[in-house]
Amino acid sequence: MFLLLLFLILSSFVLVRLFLYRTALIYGLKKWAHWVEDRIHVHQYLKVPELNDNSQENQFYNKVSTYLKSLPSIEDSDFTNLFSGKKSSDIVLTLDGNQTVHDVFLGARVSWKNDVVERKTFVLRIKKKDKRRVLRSYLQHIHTIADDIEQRCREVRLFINAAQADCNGRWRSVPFTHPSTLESIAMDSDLKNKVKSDLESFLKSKQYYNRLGRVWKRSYLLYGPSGTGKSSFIAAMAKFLNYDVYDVDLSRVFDDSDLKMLLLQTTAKSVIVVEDLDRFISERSTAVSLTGLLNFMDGIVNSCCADEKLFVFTMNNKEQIDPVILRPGRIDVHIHFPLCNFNSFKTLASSYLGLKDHKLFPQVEEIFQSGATMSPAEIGEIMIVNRSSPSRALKTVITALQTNGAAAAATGKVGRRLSDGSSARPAEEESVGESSGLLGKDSLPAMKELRKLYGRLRMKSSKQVGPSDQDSGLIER
Ligand SMILES: Nc1ncnc2c1ncn2[C@@H]1O[C@H](COP(=O)(O)OP(=O)(O)OP(=O)(O)O)[C@@H](O)[C@H]1O
Ligand SMILES: [Mg+2]
Repeated sequence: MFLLLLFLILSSFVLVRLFLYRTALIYGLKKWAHWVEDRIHVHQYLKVPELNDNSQENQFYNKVSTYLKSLPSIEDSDFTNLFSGKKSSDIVLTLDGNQTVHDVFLGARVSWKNDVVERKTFVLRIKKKDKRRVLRSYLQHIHTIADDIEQRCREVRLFINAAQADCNGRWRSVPFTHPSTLESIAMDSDLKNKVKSDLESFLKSKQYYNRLGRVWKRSYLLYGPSGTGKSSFIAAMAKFLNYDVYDVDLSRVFDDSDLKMLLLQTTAKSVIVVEDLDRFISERSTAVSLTGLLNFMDGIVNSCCADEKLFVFTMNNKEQIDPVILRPGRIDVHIHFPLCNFNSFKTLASSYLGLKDHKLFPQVEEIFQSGATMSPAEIGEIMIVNRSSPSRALKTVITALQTNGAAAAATGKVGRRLSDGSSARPAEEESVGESSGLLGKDSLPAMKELRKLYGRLRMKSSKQVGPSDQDSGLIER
């Protein structure tokens, strides 16, 4: 028995040795084959120095550096440097001095050497026979990949138009750190997916827009009552695209030409935001004329400034808006942000309270079915305040919904559901949520009272009802 055990240990030891030897052998053979291949072919060398003849930074050197860091084959290089990345958990591999990394493009095997002997230079070695065939598209490929990586890693900034210009122009900027993501917004999942794929296809449409002779831009209108997530959604879109945000405050725009100048000073890959456009129009609280606004949305200036832009306008109500503002081209996609229905309530309960289900859910559903509703902001606030007790949070939501329904009935405004699929509601109906006192001044004492009451409430769960309708509020024009 002992001998058998000894034999097994020894034979596994020999096998491991043999395996290691074999892999080293294979590695050696591969290296030798490459060496032979290199001797057979004529190569050409292209240098990418870090600095140009005037000692200025060579942008292409940085692009090559970014590109090489992304190659999986960098791990096979004999010596690589390990650096921590932007996030503390990230580790970035870079090529050590005089080390080589291999790459394959359209079947052509090339290599890059990090030459540090005289001055920092990347040296590309390519077979002469491949050069004519792939070099141009390979360099283009490096550009595209490096731009893509830089775009994903860059810090997104929020720009706000200042009242006065300084050496940086009219825009002031801060890092954009809004925590909202598309996942954290409670909205119909079909609608969310539609918006996501619309944004993704916009990103890939450069050639398409060029071919059509159109400016590469897309305009969204987000409309719906206050506190339904429009501003949060803009932040989520900007994060999804990794675009800067230019938040145009129309009250700080002096005239139409000032608005044009602001637009000209924006950069590509950005979201240009105009919030509460309906308010500015109805209150006439901006110096910008209708013509100035139309030109801003779809004028000649748009074609002069950097493209790849998203325009996002928000409104509480679009019914009173001049149709010329909303025509296709000025607004491409209309997204409705309704007050809560039972589905969005469940999303909020899941993210704010960690609740997937609860015995009070049927009762909440029934109240929503009866027509009562509130904004996600209001429901979210109740959930945050009561997050230590999910039952208490749900009871408070139920009471708030019931009070809201009663208030609507008392004022003759029957509770309604913005969550119905019918987006063609009359304008007056659109404003019921606001005037029902839900977020108005009158509602605040009532809400405070409700929050005090939360512990004492005991609501009986009632009969189960069918799933509520969903809003498919995306209209593409
Ligand atoms: N659909 C939603 N999903 C998740 N959270 C939401 C949603 N709607 C609103 N909230 C929360 O409510 C708060 C207010 O939302 P937000 O400012 O985005 O609303 P809004 O529609 O822009 O309102 P207003 O029209 O008054 O500007 C935010 O903190 C946000 O997290
Ligand atoms: Mg807002």
